[in-house]
Amino acid sequence: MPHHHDDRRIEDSLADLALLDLLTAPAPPSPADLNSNLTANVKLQKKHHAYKRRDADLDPLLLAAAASYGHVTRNHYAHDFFPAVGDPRAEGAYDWTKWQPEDPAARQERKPRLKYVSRQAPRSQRVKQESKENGTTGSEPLRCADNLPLSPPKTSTAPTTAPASSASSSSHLPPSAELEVKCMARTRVPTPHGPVFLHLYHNNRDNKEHLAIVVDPAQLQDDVPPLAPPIRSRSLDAVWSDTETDMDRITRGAYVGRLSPESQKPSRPADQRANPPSMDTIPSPLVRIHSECFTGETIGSMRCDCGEQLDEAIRQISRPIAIPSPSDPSQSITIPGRGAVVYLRQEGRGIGLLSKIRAYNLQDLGHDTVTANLMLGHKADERGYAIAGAILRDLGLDEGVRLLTNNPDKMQALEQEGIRVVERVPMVPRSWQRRQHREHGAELVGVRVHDEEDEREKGVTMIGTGEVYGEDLDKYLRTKVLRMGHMLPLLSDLGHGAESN
Ligand SMILES: Nc1nc2c(ncn2[C@@H]2O[C@H](COP(=O)(O)OP(=O)(O)OP(=O)(O)O)[C@@H](O)[C@H]2O)c(=O)[nH]1
Repeated sequence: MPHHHDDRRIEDSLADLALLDLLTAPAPPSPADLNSNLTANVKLQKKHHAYKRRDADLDPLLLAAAASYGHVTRNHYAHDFFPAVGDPRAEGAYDWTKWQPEDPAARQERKPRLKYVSRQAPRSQRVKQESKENGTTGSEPLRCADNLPLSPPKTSTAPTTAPASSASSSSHLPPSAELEVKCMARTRVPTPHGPVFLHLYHNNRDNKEHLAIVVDPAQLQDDVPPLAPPIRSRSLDAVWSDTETDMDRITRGAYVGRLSPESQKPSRPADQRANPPSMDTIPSPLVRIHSECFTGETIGSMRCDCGEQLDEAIRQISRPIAIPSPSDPSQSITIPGRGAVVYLRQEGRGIGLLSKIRAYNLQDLGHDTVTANLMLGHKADERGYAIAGAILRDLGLDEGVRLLTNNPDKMQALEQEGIRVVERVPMVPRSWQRRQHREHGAELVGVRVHDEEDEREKGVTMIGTGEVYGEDLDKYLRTKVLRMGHMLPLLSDLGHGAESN
C-alpha cells in the first residue's frame, strides 16, 4: 500500500476523534474551536450546525442494542429481558436467576422459538395502571346518572370520601376526582355462622362492585336496646332524593330491624346520630379485608386458603363476645359478634383471574407465586386498599378495628387510609392449627384451635370441608411468609418437620 495513502487514513481518524470530542464535550463547540482546530470535514458541518451535543456519554439505548443479540428495537427498550418461554431445554427456563447459558453447539442444532420474554407488563395494562395511579380512569367510571348522587354534602357525619392525607393512589388524584364510595344496596343473608348484612358498593375509582359483609345481628333485635352502636352505612342511610319513597328505601336496604310483611321501618340519616357510644368494655369490631379468589372460594381450590379464610373470618367475627355485665361487673354477659369483611374485587392479588390461571401453570413448573407474577409482567402484589378504607369510613369503622390478617401491607395501608388498627388478629390456617395442636398439644399464641366437629356441622366452605391442606397449599403459605413478609410462624419453625420443602 503506498505511503501517502496511510497518512491519509491517520488524518481521517484524527478528524473523526476531534469531531467525537466535540460532540461529547460538556459544552457545545464554539465557532472559534471549529475554525482553529478542525479539518475541512468538520468545518463543513459547522456551516450547517448539523450536530447537537449529546447528554450522555453512553447512550443506554445503543448499549442495550449492542449488548443484545436477536432483535432489539426502540420498542424493546426498557424491557427487562430474561430467557425464555418456548425454550424448553434452557435450565430454569422460567426463572432467570437459575438460568444457565446453553452450549453454543447445542444451540446451533435447533431453533428456539422465542429467546427472550420481558418482565414489563403489556402496554394496555401499563396504561390502565398509570391511569389508576393518576386518577384518570382507564375504564369508564360510574357516572352520576348511573349512580344516584351522594346527596348529603360532605360533612363530618358522612365521611365517604378519602381524607386529603390519604396515601397511595388516592393522593395522586386531583380534588375533583376524590375517591367516593356509595352503598347502593344492603340485604340480610343467613349463613351457617349466623345472619350477615351484605352491602354492595359503587365507587368513582373503578367500575367494580366491592362488597362489605357486615356482621351485627344485634340490629335484628328490635326489642333489645343495643350496647354498641350498630354498624351501618352512612351513604345507604342518606336520603338520596326528595322524591324517594319509603318503599324505595326499603328496597335498597335502608331500613332498621328485620324486614317482614309485618315490619318495615325505613331508616333515617338521623337514626345514626342517636346511637349510644360503645361501652369501654366492648372490644373494637373485628374486621377483615379480603380479596376475591374465585378458585379458592367458589370451586374449593386447595392451592390457597382463601375460601377457608373467608369462612373463618365470618366465623370469628360472628362469635359472641363476653363482656362484664353493665349492672354487675363481676358477672359476664355475652353480646352478639360485631364486625365486617370488606370483600374487594381484586382477584389474584390484583392481576385478574386470567393471569392467575397462567401463573398457576408457571407455579407447576416449580416457581413460587411471587416469581410467577413477575414472569408474567406483573408486580408480586398489585392490590390497593384506598377503597377498603373508604368503605370502612362509610360504615363508621374508622375509629378502631381489630384487623384479621397476617399481611403487613394491609395493616400499613389501612393506617395510611386513616383507619385506626388497635390490634392485629392472626389468621392461622386451620390445617396448621390442627397439626400444631396434635403434635405439640398446645395452641398457637392467641389462636383458638379449630374445632373440626363444630365446623363440619356448619358446612363451612362450598365443598363442605372444614379446612384446606396439601403440598400446594404449604408451598403457597411458605412463600407468603418467606417472600412477602407475612406474619405467620411457619410450622417448621415451631418444630414441625413436614413443611421444610
Ligand atoms: N397472583 C396470585 N394470586 C393468588 C394466588 N393464590 C391466591 N391468590 C390471590 O391472593 C389473594 C388473597 O388475598 P387475601 O385473602 O386478601 O389475603 P392475603 O393478602 O394473602 O393476606 P391475609 O390477610 O394475611 O390473608 C386473592 O386475591 C387470591 O385470588 C396465586 O398463586 N397467585
